[in-house]
Amino acid sequence: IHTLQHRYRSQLPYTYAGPSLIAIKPNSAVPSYSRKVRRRDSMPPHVCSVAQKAYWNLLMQRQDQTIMPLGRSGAGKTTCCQNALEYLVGAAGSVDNKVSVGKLQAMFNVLRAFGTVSTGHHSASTRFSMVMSLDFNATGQINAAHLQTMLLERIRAAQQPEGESNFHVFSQMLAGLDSAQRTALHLHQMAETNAFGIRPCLKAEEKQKASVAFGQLQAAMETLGITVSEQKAIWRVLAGIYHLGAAGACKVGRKQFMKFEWANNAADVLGCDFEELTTAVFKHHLKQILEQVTSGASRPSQGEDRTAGPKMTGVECVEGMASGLYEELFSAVVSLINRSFSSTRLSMASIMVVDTPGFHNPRHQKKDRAATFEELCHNYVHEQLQGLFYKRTFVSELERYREENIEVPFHLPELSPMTTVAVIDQNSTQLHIPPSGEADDPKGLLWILDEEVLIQGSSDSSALDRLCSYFAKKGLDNEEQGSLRKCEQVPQFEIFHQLGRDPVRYDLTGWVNKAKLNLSAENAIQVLQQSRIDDLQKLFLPRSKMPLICRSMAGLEGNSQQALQRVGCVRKTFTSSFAAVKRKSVCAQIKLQLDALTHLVKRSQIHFVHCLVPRRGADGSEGKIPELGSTGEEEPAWDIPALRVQLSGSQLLDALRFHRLGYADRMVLAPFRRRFQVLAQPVMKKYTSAYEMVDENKVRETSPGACAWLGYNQVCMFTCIGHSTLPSSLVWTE
Ligand SMILES: Nc1ncnc2c1ncn2[C@@H]1O[C@H](COP(=O)(O)OP(=O)(O)OP(=O)(O)O)[C@@H](O)[C@H]1O
Repeated sequence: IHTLQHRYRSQLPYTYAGPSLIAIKPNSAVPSYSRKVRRRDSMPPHVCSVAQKAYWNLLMQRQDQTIMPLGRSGAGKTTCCQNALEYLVGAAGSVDNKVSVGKLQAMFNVLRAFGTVSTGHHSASTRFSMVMSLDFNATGQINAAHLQTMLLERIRAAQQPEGESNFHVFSQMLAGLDSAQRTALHLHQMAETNAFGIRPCLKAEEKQKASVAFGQLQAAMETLGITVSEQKAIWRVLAGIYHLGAAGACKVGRKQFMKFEWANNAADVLGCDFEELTTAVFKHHLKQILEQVTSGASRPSQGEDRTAGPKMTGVECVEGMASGLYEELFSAVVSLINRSFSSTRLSMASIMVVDTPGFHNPRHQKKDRAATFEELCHNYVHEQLQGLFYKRTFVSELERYREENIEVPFHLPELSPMTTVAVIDQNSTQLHIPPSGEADDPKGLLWILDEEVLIQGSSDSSALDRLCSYFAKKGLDNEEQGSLRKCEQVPQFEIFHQLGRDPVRYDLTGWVNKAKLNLSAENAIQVLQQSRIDDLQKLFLPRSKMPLICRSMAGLEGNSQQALQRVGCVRKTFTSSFAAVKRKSVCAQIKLQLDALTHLVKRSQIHFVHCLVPRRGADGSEGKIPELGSTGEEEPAWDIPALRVQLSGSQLLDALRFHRLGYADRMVLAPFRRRFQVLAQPVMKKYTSAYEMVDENKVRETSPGACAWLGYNQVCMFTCIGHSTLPSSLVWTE
């Protein structure tokens, strides 16, 4: 540790004062970083200080670290991730400039185009989860980076709630393509209507903005080494989706396209025949029959037969193809990003930065609509990660104190986010004692939907009745209220998210259908891989090596040992017995993707960052912090009730209390002895006084954690290793 400290002091993050640090809006109390050398814990609270701490821990403990922002949609999680990553890259530097701040910015540009949408209150709301890993070598420099994405809201390519947009890349492409490319992609003339809501910008100002954004996207792709032919292939798939939206599907009668000429365009840009496309979109049963005949199976087993239940409509078929194409495209883009960051060098440990869609509640935007299935999935991810915070911050810590026989006057908070998680994903096997009088074991919403898919004649309301019978408490007593409430409007219900502080109303209409495997989406990869257009084939053929079961995950390629380990971790999740049984279940796929995310970060030390929305604007300006003094007032107009809800929902105050009562910083004995043996008695004898022996400032600078257990007041407990003879000036408080 000493060697590392001395050797790399010059490279430690506190010397960094790059321009990226001021990327956060200046009114958010961004600390000013001077070029003078700073100590490890010297930064004011800020995401860069979290990144600095993670980097220090990585160097000192050689353990993987994770930075995980949590919070509502629009609270600043993505910004936080980008700042942390840029800070780390700027501070640690990278071997052969494989990972640079410029490349990171390019990556965020690309991800923003392909993975964000605009909602009423936020112009770039993230619709996928990602783990971005930086792999560090033994000298503390970055060898490579690796991006893994999951839980993409793929249906967004075909459906959006009112007032929200499709992925930004569509409007950017329509505004920014030059006329030659436009003609090649049959985009010189726009369709009157588009079932997927993909429309060119109408206002000149918006068009100009989208066109500039497209130019920036192309430049970012270039920075990441994405070639012109690869870019062309990407525009082809996007154009294909646009044409499918323009073609639409007949709502009655035979399942077929509504407008053949647009469907023809789609087939042309995707490099297949019209008939091939029609078969892939509507006639998947033919493929199934063929598969059954060739495999010799007479009937699919009950668990496998996912064609039972509600039949797919023509519209669902076309939407499925569009979402399948978009998911494949997104994965291909992630692979191209990884190609730019990858390296075969051996790494010591990694820092992972996790970004997920925030907590969604239409009420935050003053909208009257109920939340959608996709929003439920995002909220499920958020609650699960909040549960991880609960486990790491309270459960594991208390366990540790108990093991060490350390008394801390703190009790585990009664409310846990896992109660809400159970409403969504509780499996019957998770229950210890089945409640008496119940016909069957309580199951979470995902498993209820999964079962309803297999039942002929099932409906959304029967799914809701089952859910309420398990989780909604009967009786009028408010204290007895469960985690769920059935609303008067059928089929709507409310889940008490954020420990009951932030209830979200959901509308279950069409959810059983959403839980059904969309066979058109499954066929999308074949359309792309069998394309007659070489560029398209080249882009998507590498995906054929990927096991079908983990297709929903992107970034499953890797050259270095660390990357392969991460890929292995994901594959392991998807090869569990549960995954094998639920191979074709949409709901199981959601759970598996989230499991993969949590498994990736499980072994690391997690640094949670709680992002709070400080203000709720009735004018839709939520999340934007007014400049100090801009409103003529001294203080910004904080929304105190909203902040209270966020603080109590995130259990931040409990965590803070526990932090004060407990021992926040600690070291195990072996490194402690190594680090402080200079203070041991034999060494002391050489000096006339302990003052001569230790330069206090030096100890403070190099060893801020100079004791086995540091409490809130950071009082050194030297007595625990027998150094009670040291002068009191060494027992410092901060
Ligand atoms: N610290 C900050 N101070 C002021 N504004 C900020 C800060 N962090 C982010 N913002 C702004 O807030 C908006 C939302 O930021 P961001 O996209 O990072 O939110 P998010 O939590 O990732 O949202 P979502 O979960 O919907 O993706 C952006 O316009 C961003 O510029």
